[in-house]
Amino acid sequence: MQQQMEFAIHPCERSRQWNRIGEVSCRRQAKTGPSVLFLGDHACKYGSLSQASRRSQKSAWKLMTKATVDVGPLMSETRQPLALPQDEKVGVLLLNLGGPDSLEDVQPFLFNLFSDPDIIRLPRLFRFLQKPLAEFISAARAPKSAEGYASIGGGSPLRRITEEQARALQKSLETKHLPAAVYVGMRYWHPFTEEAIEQIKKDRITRLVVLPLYPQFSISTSGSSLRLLESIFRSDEYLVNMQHTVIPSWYQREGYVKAMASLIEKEFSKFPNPEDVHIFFSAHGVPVAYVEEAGDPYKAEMEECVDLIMSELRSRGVKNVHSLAYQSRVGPVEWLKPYTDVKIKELGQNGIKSLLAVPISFVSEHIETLEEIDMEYKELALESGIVHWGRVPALNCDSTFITDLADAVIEALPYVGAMAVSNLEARQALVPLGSVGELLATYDTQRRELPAPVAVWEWGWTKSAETWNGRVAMLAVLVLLVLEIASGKGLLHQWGILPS
Ligand SMILES: C=CC1=C(C)c2cc3[nH]c(cc4nc(cc5[nH]c(cc1n2)c(C)c5CCC(=O)O)C(CCC(=O)O)=C4C)c(C)c3C=C
Ligand SMILES: [Fe+2]
Repeated sequence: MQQQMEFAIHPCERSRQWNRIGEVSCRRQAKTGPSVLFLGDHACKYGSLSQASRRSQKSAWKLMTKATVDVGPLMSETRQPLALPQDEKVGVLLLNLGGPDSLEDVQPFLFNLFSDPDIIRLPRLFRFLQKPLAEFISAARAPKSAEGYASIGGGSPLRRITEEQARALQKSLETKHLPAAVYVGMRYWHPFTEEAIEQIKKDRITRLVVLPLYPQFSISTSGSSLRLLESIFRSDEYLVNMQHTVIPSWYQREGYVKAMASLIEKEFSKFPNPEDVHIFFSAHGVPVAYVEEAGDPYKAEMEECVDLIMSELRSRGVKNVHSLAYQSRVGPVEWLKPYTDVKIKELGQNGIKSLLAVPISFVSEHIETLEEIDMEYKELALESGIVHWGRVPALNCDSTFITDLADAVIEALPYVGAMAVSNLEARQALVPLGSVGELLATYDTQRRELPAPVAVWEWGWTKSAETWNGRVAMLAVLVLLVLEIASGKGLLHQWGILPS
């Protein structure tokens, strides 16, 4: 039976890693019928899987609204409803990092951050030291961090902005005829992910779209939040049965790319010679080991993201030169290069006079845009010979961006639980397939020990002297810490950091 129907290409077709997940889904679904791509409420049949993936590359970014597909036998086989049943309640969970609301919150916020094994991953033998080490590092870092937060008004604006984004997204979904409740779950500060999940349970949400507010996936950010979610889901009967899907990264979405390009274009007009402006993308860094040893896709996604934004700008006639560097490194290990500070000096030395900084890894203003870029890097740039400095604002509640997030949710929704419904294996899994569990399996499969940013000792060969130095330094710290805990005496006790 040939019939015209409307359907949306699932995000699995929109990028490399979505493709990977999409392919897994296709293969599994293929057990129930030949070469079938499930689009949730709709099903369509392709000639072959490879044809499907070729199509997906060609149709990246394009929302297909009309297509002729053979749906007769498939619809009868799957019996998937075309509209959400009355008793379904849709929720969207926005995941973010969180930040201290006041200066008193800085140390406990840092403690939560450094207690995270996805930020400091200790060798198995030393795992019992995670909390004392977090206590030690957070106490040591708090004064410097607090200075930064003091200079931007005494706390992080992250909670306020993320909650505004949640409200804007909910409104946008409403205008698109999807009544949904949008929740905010922070990883290291209020409102914690656990609090959001409690509310989701109270509200009896039945279908959840999980949307990390990081455009690019990193083990240290989205990965960490998903791991936490996985453990919460596992331990709760309601959540085990609630169907969900995750949008792991969305830097390749047309709306996001266009919104970023427009923000950049708008800033050009503030320079005396817009055509001479060097576009300087500055992304939050991660330790090299995350990428090289654990397979974090962050660097590849970041580079692709910058390419997409630059292609969009080129299509608008912008010919400016650009570069990408990584900021905000913590501790002595090697992080992704070039480092932002080093690159700024280099650009100054090379005679660049106009520089437009573009924060690229985060969609809200936060300490690293407001303090690190606006204050530290600006000062460094001016000292390095750059005369005209500009900075692109974060997207915050930019309407193109929020509308695009709403579209991402709508496109992902039909996929919620689709695998779990039709696949025995999926039904038996604690976390439905194509979701948190599958994502965590895609990246960081073995959860290997990582040389942490605040380096910890790990036996074995590594390429980087920085890593070695860091490890030796941290071995010394660990030994001191163990001695201090064992004896009950030492500097940390004297300073009141560890209770006597
Ligand atoms: C994509 C964004 C981010 C990545 C990747 C990331 C990795 C990462 N961060 C730290 C350590 C710290 N991060 C801190 C603050 C912070 N980090 C991000 C984003 C990413 N982090 C944001 C948005 C913020 C700011 C929140 C706010 O309050 O506004 C901090 C605390 C601030 C400070 O002391 O500098 C630390 C520490 C590591 C170690 C890491 C990768 C392993
Ligand atoms: Fe960070």
